[in-house]
Amino acid sequence: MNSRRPRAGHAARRSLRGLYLLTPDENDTARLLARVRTVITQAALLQYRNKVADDALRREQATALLPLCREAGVPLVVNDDWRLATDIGADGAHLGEDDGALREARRALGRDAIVGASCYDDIARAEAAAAAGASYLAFGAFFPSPTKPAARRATPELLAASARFGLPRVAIGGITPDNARQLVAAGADMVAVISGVFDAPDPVAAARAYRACFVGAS
Ligand SMILES: Cc1ncc(COP(=O)(O)OP(=O)(O)O)c(N)n1
Ligand SMILES: Cc1nc(C(=O)O)sc1CCOP(=O)(O)O
Ligand SMILES: [Mg+2]
Repeated sequence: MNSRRPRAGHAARRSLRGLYLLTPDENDTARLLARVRTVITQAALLQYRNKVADDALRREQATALLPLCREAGVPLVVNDDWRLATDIGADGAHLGEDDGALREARRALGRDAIVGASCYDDIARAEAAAAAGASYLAFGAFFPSPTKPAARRATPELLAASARFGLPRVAIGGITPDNARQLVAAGADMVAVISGVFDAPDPVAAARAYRACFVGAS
C-alpha cells in the first residue's frame, strides 16, 4: 500500500446507504474527473470501473480519482483489482465471480477496507461472501441494463431474503430514479448506478433524484 496516502477510515466514511456511483468507460482522464467531480457529493460511495482501459490507464485514473474522493469525503472502491486498490491506498475493492478470492482481498486490504461482492441472483453466493468477510452484498441486474445488457437478472425478493446476513445490500442493473424506490422499499441500502447518472441529460439532477429515494425510507 502507498503509505503516503492514508485511507479515509471509518471516521471519514459516510454510511453505506444511498447512491453508489460507478464510473463510465471513459478513457479521457481529464473528462472522467470532470464528470465525476460534478456529481461526487451526491454519492455515498464511488467505484472506479473502466472495462475498456488498459492496466496503465486504470492505474492512472484510479490514482487521479483518489484526491477528488478524499476532498468530497466519499470512499473510493476499485472494481476487479484489489491489488491496484492496495497499491494506490484506495478504500476498497469490488469483486465479482472472475475477480479472485474475497478472503485474500480482505486479508490484503485490511479489516477497515470496503470489500464488496457481486452476488448476482444467488443467495448461496451471498452467504459465502458474507462468511468470507464482505462489507456489502450486491445483487442484480434488477432491470435491463444499458451498460450490461446480458447481465443475469435478479428479483427484489433477494433483497429481503439476504437481510439475514446483516450486511448492507446493494441493488444494481438498469436502475433509474423511477424504479429505484421499489428496490429501497424491498431492502436495498444502496442503489449502484452508471448510465442513470452519467448518461442523463442533467447528471446532478439525476443523482439528486436517486438520493431522494432514500429520504424517509427505513
Ligand atoms: C456494486 C457492483 N455490483 C456488481 C458489479 C459487477 O461486478 P462483476 O460481475 O465482476 O462485473 P464487472 O463490473 O467487473 O463487469 C459491480 N462492478 N459493482
Ligand atoms: C456493472 C454491472 N453489474 C451488474 C450486475 O448485475 O452484476 S449490472 C451492471 C451495469 C450497471 O450499469 P447501469 O446502471 O448503467 O445499468
Ligand atoms: Mg468484475
